[in-house]
Amino acid sequence: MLIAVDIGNSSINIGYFTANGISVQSINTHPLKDSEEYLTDICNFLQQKRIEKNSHGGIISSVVPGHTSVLTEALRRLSADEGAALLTVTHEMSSGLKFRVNAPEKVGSDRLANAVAAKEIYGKPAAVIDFGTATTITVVGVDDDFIGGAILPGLGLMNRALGEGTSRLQEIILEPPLRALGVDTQTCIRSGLFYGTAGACERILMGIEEETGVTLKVILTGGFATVMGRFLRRIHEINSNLTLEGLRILYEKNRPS
Ligand SMILES: Nc1ncnc2c1ncn2[C@@H]1O[C@H](COP(=O)(O)OP(=O)(O)O)[C@@H](O)[C@H]1O
Ligand SMILES: CC(C)(COP(=O)(O)O)[C@@H](O)C(=O)NCCC(=O)O
Ligand SMILES: [K+]
Repeated sequence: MLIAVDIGNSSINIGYFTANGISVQSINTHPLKDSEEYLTDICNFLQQKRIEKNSHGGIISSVVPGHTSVLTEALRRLSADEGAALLTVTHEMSSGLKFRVNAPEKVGSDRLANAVAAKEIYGKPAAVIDFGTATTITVVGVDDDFIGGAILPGLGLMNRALGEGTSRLQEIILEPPLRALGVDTQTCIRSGLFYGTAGACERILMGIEEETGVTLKVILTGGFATVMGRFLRRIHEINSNLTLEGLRILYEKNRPS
């Protein structure tokens, strides 16, 4: 078994890769728990899903530095007797990608995992749109290169910003709008968030394709991938486990032999 942990700003997603496929456990990122509590969460999930706690490796991606050591400790305790490899994603590990960006060390490890999975599973050139806390676009070019992308506020952050930054607007329930034409404050905000995010992504992809002269395969992931797929006027694939799949591939490329 392989345990892959993706620590994002909203959720910690833990993928358990077994002979029977992948099971995914999701835990809120906040509030931070201690390693004992995460270990209990993990053991409870394994028991509930009847997954055997047999020999396993682990790999962790984190874009929340304050959470990294606690989860690393939880995995280490889970595999104490195994001596199994426990890897942390960095830009320096083997990924099969060459970085063509200004500061590879600053790229979020979730975006690196997304790029690796896109290339290996769907082929290049490709763009991943990750609809999470932030909406990120990550592009793999024709030469197996990580060439960059775009970052914008995610749907939840936009919603919160409108509520906090204005006197009269309140956060809405994040349900998709039925029409682009809003007819009251709530439906106007819904339109802005969902159609606006879809349109922004389409426009960014168009710009990148013009600049690079390639046509990108588009893969959607993140908590809002399925709902956003209905708004995006672009042929795409949806893979909600893309980041975890990328971690699995990174583990295979970097496991000690
Ligand atoms: N399975 C799901 N179905 C619908 N919405 C989801 C699901 N999982 C997460 N979300 C929503 O998407 C948001 C972003 O989640 P996620 O992609 O896990 O973000 P991050 O990777 O930044 O932690 C969450 O705050 C939640 O509101
Ligand atoms: C852009 C992000 C905040 C996205 O995080 P998420 O929405 O998945 O929680 C994260 O990938 C990050 O902190 N990246 C560092 C900057 C970069 O990737 O260029
Ligand atoms: K920040």
